[in-house]
Amino acid sequence: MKNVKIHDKEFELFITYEKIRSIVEEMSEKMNNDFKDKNPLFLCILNGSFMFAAEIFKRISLLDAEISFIKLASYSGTHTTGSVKQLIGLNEDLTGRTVIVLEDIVDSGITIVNTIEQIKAKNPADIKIATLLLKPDALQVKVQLDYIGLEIPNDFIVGYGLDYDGRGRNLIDIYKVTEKK
Ligand SMILES: O=P(O)(O)OC[C@H]1O[C@H](OP(=O)(O)OP(=O)(O)O)[C@H](O)[C@@H]1O
Ligand SMILES: Nc1nc2[nH]cnc2c(=O)[nH]1
Repeated sequence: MKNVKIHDKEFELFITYEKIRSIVEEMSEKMNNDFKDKNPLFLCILNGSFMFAAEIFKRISLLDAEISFIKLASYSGTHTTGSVKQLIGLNEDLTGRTVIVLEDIVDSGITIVNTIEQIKAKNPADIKIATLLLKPDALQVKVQLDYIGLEIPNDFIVGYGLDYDGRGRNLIDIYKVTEKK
């Protein structure tokens, strides 16, 4: 599928699933090496990162790895609201744990910074951040990212878990909005 229409907007093919898969394979292999002899807790930020998190986690060969989920929302339509709502909280005991946060996208950076604050308050041994995508030109805050799949321009995208007002998360590839209104 080269173009899709979601609600009022047209989107064009931007990142193919083949490309995403090769990023995921490389990142998960690196994590398997970096966290050897550890029992890391992977933390998936719902909703957007469910596909990315599943694909990373199924390639993690560490027998003591665990996964958990938190649900945050900061985006409305095609723009950030500037504030982060927590919709499902973090119940795990993180004391002394290595936590690896799995995000689909870091855009303004507001969601990830808020997430890091919440995790830090629970006294983990270490926090690592992995994001499939980063929009460097959109960042509004300073944040250290440990694993970055791909840097992309500041265009609104959908697919592979990412939505436009609830739609488009089931697209296998990633699409970007076309200039045309
Ligand atoms: O860097 P930021 O500007 O904070 O944007 C990144 C966040 O935006 C999206 O989530 P969204 O708020 O749309 O919620 P969703 O995951 O449920 O779609 C995405 O999944 C990231 O979590
Ligand atoms: N769907 C979607 N959600 C986002 N959250 C932050 N940036 C984006 C984006 O480009 N697309």
